Amino acid sequence: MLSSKFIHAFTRQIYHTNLITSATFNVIKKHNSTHTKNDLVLVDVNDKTGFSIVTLNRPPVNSLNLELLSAFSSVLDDLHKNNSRGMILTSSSSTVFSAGLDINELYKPDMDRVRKFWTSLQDCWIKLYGSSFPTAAAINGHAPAGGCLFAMCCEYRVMLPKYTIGLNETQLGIVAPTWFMATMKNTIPLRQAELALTLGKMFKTDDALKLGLIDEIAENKEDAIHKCEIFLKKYQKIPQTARALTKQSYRKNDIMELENNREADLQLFFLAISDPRVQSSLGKYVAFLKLKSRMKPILEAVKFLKGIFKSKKKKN
Ligand SMILES: CC/C=C\CC/C=C/CC(=O)SCCNC(=O)CCNC(=O)[C@H](O)C(C)(C)COP(=O)(O)OP(=O)(O)OC[C@H]1O[C@@H](n2cnc3c(N)ncnc32)[C@H](O)[C@@H]1OP(=O)(O)O
Repeated sequence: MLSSKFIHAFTRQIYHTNLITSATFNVIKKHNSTHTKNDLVLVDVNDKTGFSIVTLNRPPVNSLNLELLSAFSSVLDDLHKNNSRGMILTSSSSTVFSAGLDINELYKPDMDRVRKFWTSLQDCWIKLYGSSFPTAAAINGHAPAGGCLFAMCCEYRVMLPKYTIGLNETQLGIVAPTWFMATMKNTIPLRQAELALTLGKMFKTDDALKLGLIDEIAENKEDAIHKCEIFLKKYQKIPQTARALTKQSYRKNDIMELENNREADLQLFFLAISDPRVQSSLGKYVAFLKLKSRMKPILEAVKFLKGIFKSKKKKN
């Protein structure tokens, strides 16, 4: 049975897809420009296609903190209100799509802030996974954990070579929430999802394609966006309401599960971050990331010297 909340959402959806006139959309087209949400999320509406390119813009790695999530949530609201023709999600970084949740929000958290943080993450997932407009991800860099989640929420994924994607939570000693798992189950075969989740496996681009975790590989960001546009254009001939309601029916059980249990989900999250073992794992992970970052110049120098050594050996 559908909850009254969900039936409401569906009715609202029919209202939006049917009754918001093309005039509303033209207003956006006319003022076509790059909008910003505190610069953390950039929105660029393409005049010709009506598609919005939404760029996560929190250097260096687009880790999802409260401010970024709030800005993204508000962008999703705007796209919905403006009856967007389609959204392409990407990143301003040249190597990272999103590093997932900002570990600093989870490690020794301020309880008031972390409540807002988790609620914002829930909001973003509900709005993105259940969006009335079609969505595609141009994954132009690594997409661990929350980065993979947002990419999987989209209906189509195009990724650049030699990066990694996956839900790696178990490797950090934490459990991905059931709605993260549901999103993966909706993307790749069940058995593969179970293995990927329990192993916390990160897939290289080629393997992600074989698995169906992504749909295409692109040469560069521009090509990825172009491929996403080709995907979104396929929907231009499909009546909007039929498309939107089909997508939402397909995903409704997962969405209702969280909608109906948001507070319980929040309490579970509180329980997890209050566990000293989880805090200890997170503390070690923060230290590891910082060390790795500091070691980078040394590792790059070693790589460089190895290259010189190899080419000299070849000449001899
Ligand atoms: C208890 C909780 C219960 C339930 C929640 C469960 C849900 C969790 C979902 C998540 O999303 S958890 C987050 C998981 N994310 C990761 O494991 C990714 C970690 N990061 C990386 O693997 C790499 O940074 C990268 C592959 C994304 C990029 O590599 P690279 O380009 O080489 O950058 P650096 O590693 O040098 O990092 C630069 C800079 O950014 C900091 N940083 C990286 N990731 C995060 C992050 N997720 N949160 C906060 N900060 C992050 C890193 O420490 C460096 O900072 P410096 O100040 O040291 O330079």
